[in-house]
Amino acid sequence: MKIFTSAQIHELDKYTIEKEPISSIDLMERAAKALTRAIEAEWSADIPVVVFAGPGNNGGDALAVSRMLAADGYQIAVYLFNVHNHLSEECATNKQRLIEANKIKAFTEITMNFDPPELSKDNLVIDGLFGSGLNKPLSGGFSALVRYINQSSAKVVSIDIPSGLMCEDNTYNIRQNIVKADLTLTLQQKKLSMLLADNQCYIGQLKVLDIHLSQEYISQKDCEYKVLEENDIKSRILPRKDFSHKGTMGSALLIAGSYGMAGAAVLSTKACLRAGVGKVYVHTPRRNYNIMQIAVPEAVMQMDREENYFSEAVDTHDIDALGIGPGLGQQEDTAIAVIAQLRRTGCPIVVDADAINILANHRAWLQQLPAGIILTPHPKEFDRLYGTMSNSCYERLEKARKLSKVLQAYIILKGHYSALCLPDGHVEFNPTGNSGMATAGSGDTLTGIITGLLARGYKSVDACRVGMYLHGYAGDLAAQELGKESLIASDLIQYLPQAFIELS
Ligand SMILES: NC(=O)C1=CN([C@@H]2O[C@H](COP(=O)(O)OP(=O)(O)OC[C@H]3O[C@@H](n4cnc5c(N)ncnc54)[C@H](O)[C@@H]3O)[C@@H](O)[C@H]2O)[C@@H](O)CC1
Ligand SMILES: Nc1ncnc2c1ncn2[C@@H]1O[C@H](COP(=O)(O)OP(=O)(O)O)[C@@H](O)[C@H]1O
Ligand SMILES: [K+]
Repeated sequence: MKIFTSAQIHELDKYTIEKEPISSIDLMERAAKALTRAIEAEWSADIPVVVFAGPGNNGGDALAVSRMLAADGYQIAVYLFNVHNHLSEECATNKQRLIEANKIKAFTEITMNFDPPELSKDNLVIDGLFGSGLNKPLSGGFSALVRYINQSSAKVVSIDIPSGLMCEDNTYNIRQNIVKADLTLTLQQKKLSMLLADNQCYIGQLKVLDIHLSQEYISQKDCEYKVLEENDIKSRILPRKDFSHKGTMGSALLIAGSYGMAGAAVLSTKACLRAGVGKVYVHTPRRNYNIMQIAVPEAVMQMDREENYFSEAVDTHDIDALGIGPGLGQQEDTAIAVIAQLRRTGCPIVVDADAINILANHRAWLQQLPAGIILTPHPKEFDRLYGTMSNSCYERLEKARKLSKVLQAYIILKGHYSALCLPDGHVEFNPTGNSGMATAGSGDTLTGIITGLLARGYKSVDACRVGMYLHGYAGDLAAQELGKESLIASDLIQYLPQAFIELS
């Protein structure tokens, strides 16, 4: 699913109006019907409704919804904010239609002072102040109203987007001046800001309402952001040939683990094997020999000369993909060996965890990374790697996009909706996965899976796409059976076979 920006959404609205064709006011009527249906599905007519409508088309939607709810017997009080004595054409038309319908309990148009109505926990607030047309943080009377709504105990449903929240960049927004919705009914598609962790407190439950905007525009228009869908993945899963043998299914090497962190090596190795690869080699410190042999008998061990940590780069001539980083530690010898390893490895590489931290401590080496390398930082690792903290998830995402372009690397910024940043500037979000996966070792399994897929012969970009989707899918299957609370990283490996079956 493409995630268009607010400017593109505006273009998409215009394109639909012109090409369908449909008048702007009829398109608003269509949106309002979908919104009304969704509200009525959640709340019955005995809940008193207070509607706050703004001067633009978001307000127009709110006024049309008010008329429709009133026709269905809801008790509605409407406040229309027209402080600049200017309403959009569609908003003005809907004001007229609302007044003419003469079904609502009270209608107040605010041009100067506003005396807010009492809001109790039994009220439903419909927030139609501002939508995708917001162009600066809310201030003055609007910010006072937003704070009033937020401190009330009323249920809040936001039309299209919580008022005050920008569709993309909220880095410099004033966060107290954004409506905190219980339910957001967004039109046509999720907005980029809705995919980012730091905006979740405003959105509440999110529903996307299809208002049938032009499919032609949607399929033809290039878009920098998209959310991966099941079909994107299914079509990319490589078949296994009947006559394949372990020599033709690829060899993966994992450089992982140190004294006290053998588990990271175990988890990444098991996940790698479960990704369908022919052979998995593990290079790990001597201390981990017994643990690894017992925990993962399918893997071939290569012991480092050091007892406790990785210290020497190894030959990768016979290897199809390398995964490096889980549980490595950050000894100086390890740092030198990691850099040497990255320089001499000719096959595709996944860099994770401590290997990322090592790069972060030696940022000059970043320039020497081979093009096409895959980096899988979580947000903190990314901030270290980039060298600056980010003030918002949007800012971090933009930095990751920039770094992908500069390094010509694939960067998976991990989290809920992990973002795969491609060297050409596009971003693909992963929709699978759940909060049960917020547990130590989850990332190690992702590294193993992607390394395995690379060795299996997946192109780097597809190994990232399929890897993160499968990883989250396995997490979702595990959560269905076991719940989220007790989920551990080993469960992800356990459910990987089922994830493959369902996606193949
Ligand atoms: N045909 C269409 O364009 C459709 C639009 N729809 C609705 O229209 C909305 C977008 O409507 P608009 O583009 O009119 O924009 P909005 O209704 O979001 O707001 C635009 C108005 O707010 C003002 N404004 C922006 N930031 C402000 C701030 N910080 N403080 C005070 N005023 C501010 C602008 O100058 C403009 O007058 C969508 O979110 C959606 O709800 C839907 O009805 C679907 C169809
Ligand atoms: N709330 C969540 N929703 C979806 N996926 C999640 C969530 N929390 C964590 N994950 C996934 O789990 C993995 C965690 O990785 P990471 O933080 O590196 O863990 P570790 O270093 O402990 O192995 C990532 O792939 C991330 O996308
Ligand atoms: K809104």
